[in-house]
Amino acid sequence: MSPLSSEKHAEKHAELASRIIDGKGIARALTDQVGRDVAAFVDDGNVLPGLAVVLVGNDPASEVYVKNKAIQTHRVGMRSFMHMLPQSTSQDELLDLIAQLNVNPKIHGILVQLPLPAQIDPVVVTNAIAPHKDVDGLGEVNAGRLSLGIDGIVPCTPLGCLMLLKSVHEDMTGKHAVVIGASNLVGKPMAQLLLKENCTVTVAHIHTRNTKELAREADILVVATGKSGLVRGDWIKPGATVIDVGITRVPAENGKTRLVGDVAFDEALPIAGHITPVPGGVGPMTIACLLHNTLQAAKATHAIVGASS
Ligand SMILES: NC(=O)C1=CN([C@@H]2O[C@H](COP(=O)(O)OP(=O)(O)OC[C@H]3O[C@@H](n4cnc5c(N)ncnc54)[C@H](OP(=O)(O)O)[C@@H]3O)[C@@H](O)[C@H]2O)C=CC1
Ligand SMILES: Nc1nc(=O)c2c([nH]1)NC[C@@H]1CN(c3ccc(C(=O)N[C@@H](CCC(=O)O)C(=O)O)cc3)C=[N+]21
Repeated sequence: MSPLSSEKHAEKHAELASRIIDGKGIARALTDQVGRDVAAFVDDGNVLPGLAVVLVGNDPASEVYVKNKAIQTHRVGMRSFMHMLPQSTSQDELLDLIAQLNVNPKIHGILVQLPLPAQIDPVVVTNAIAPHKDVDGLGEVNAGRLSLGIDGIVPCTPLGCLMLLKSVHEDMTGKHAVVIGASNLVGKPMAQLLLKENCTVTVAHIHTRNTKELAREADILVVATGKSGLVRGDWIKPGATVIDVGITRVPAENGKTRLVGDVAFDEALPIAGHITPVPGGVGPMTIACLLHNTLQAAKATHAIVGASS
């Protein structure tokens, strides 16, 4: 290769790298801010914010989440209460635990990891969490508030995706946003947030017939299906912003495993204007937003206690 072409090569490489949205860095900045806010809250004489996480059985993506969440919770100086229940847990047993957590004054946030085993209805369980402790924002009160545009607790992953989008778009008004995946955890609340940003929103799901064609129309493409590599390079409109929520653990060459997203990253990078990587994109933002929501929940509880005493 001539010196000139290697220079061009380096330039092209730098240009491609600049398209990658640094979720890890943005999450670190938010986490540091939450850490300072926790310290100030405690300095004011308040209790340490506490977060309870409930994991039933073992789901690989949930295990990644639990591990990283425990590290970050500690970093911001919050208390973390972990409840690991066997795969065979009944719905009533889980509801009993939630009832205890709802009245425990040391706990300000409750998160039940999804997916749950088949014998447990996730809607019944998420609705059993007291709305002011529902830091995942999945119960009918917070989900309803989001759809009505009323302040409430916003689900962590879509909130994190929105922050990443705001890091590259000052204004999303009039943009066509396509969300692939329609779960209560990610796709639906994501669509609500994009609507609130004045986007024209299309939601594609398993029954959608022309998902690829819809994706190609997207200025903003958010993918949350759990199908690794679903979105190929030719699904992306040149210059689009791509947010990859999917987390799948796959075997790696060295006999270990690695995490991949729902987007074929190497194909998408040269076409997208901006794109989140996996790992280092949405995942760290989810955790930062969870800590943010837990602190907000602790502050709200304190305000209620303060007002009535
Ligand atoms: N990075 C992070 O912080 C987070 C990552 N995740 C990851 O994101 C992914 C999605 O999570 P979650 O929303 O909970 O998953 P769900 O399985 O609950 O939902 C997936 C959605 O995608 C739809 N879908 C599945 N396959 C296709 C397809 N081929 N084309 C179009 N739509 C499809 C499903 O439709 P239907 O239900 O009709 O089958 C469903 O609406 C997972 O990999 C999960 O691990 C989740 C939360 C946070
Ligand atoms: N009620 C509920 N709420 C959730 O938000 C929820 C859930 N259930 N169930 C499981 C999924 C998955 N999820 C992840 C969050 C962070 C990382 C994360 O930290 N990812 C790092 C991984 C780094 C690494 O360990 O290599 C990254 O992407 O960079 C992963 C996955 C939240 N989820």
